Amino acid sequence: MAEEKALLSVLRRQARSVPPLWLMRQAGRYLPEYRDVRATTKSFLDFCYSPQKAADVTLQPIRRFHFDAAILFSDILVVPDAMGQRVSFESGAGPRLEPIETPEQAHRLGEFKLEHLSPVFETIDLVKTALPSDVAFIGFCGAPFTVVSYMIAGQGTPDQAPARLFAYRYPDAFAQLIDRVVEASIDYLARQIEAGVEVVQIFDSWAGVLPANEFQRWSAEPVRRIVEGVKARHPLTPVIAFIRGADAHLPKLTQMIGADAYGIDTALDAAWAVAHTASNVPLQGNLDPLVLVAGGEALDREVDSILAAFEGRPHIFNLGHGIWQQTPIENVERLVARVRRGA
Ligand SMILES: Cc1c2[nH]c(c1CCC(=O)O)Cc1[nH]c(c(CCC(=O)O)c1C)Cc1[nH]c(c(CCC(=O)O)c1C)Cc1[nH]c(c(C)c1CCC(=O)O)C2
Repeated sequence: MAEEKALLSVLRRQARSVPPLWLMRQAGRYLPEYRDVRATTKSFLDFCYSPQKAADVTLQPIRRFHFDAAILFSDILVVPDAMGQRVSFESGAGPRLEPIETPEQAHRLGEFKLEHLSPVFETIDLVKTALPSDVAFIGFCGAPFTVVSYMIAGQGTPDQAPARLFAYRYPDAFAQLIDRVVEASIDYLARQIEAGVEVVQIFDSWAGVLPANEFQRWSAEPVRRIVEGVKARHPLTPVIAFIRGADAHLPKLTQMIGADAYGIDTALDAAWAVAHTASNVPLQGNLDPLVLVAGGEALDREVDSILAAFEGRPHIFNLGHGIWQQTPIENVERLVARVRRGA
């Protein structure tokens, strides 16, 4: 029988002497081959909805670095796009949506149309047949708070103030938006699993802006509901929850969310995370993306310190947030060699 994929064995709570390795946003503009394919389509979402191209860029970092997992090339904002809140990306300026400023506008949002995302499921089909047998395939969605934050502001903001204000002013309308994204995300992830992904990750990139009381209600609880909904349909598919800014909430999250692994961000002290969570709970992270830009001895030192902090623990080596566009390829090569030095 073929050996189990390294990522999947860690998600079943096995510690490995060499942790499986992949990088958040591993398909992207730091790769010249990505820029080449990307240049063939003007609109970023059209690019995400082009199965051949999306499958190709999903596989690029696997070909180059032989990471232990491929992550589907898409974006978290396809969910509002499939609700009829059309999304565009302006080059250098990030996402643009028609903002939601009042409860009336929130109520006017359309139904979530899963069929709008059929190119994504086609991409999954193409990738799964081309993937090397030891590489796991990860699907994903954004967490409700993060997705709703973009839906309300209509763009990126430094602190998600528009969404937080909306939540204080109109808690019922905000809760309804969150609920709609919870339901859509369950359907979306279940369908990704049916199309062929083996693991799903939920990205709550903006949870860290919430005060403690709000954090539980708008980040942790909606993520818990997605995990519950996905597990009800696909009990054997592992789920990774990446709640950026979880900070001191992490121990509690690992007890209530029901995910199989938890991503930890750059700010969290790895040794603290290890000490404050049950020893068999897999953790993923948490190299500073900026030290990967810097490279050299600083990179070696940080890699070694993370490996040491997680030794003996089920651990997935990753960044604490997405890779930077300025990252030199040779630094990624150096990282891979260092993590796998014993292999
Ligand atoms: C908040 C968020 C978004 N998208 C995502 C998040 C959560 C994770 C995080 O916090 O980074 C998640 C995401 N976005 C993308 C992936 C692809 C898979 C991967 O390689 O990890 C994933 C997992 C591709 C992308 N999504 C985007 C790009 C760059 C656009 C391009 O190549 O033209 C890529 C490769 C665009 C995007 N998409 C989003 C923003 C704010 C931007 C603009 C910022 C930027 O330009 O880097 C929303």
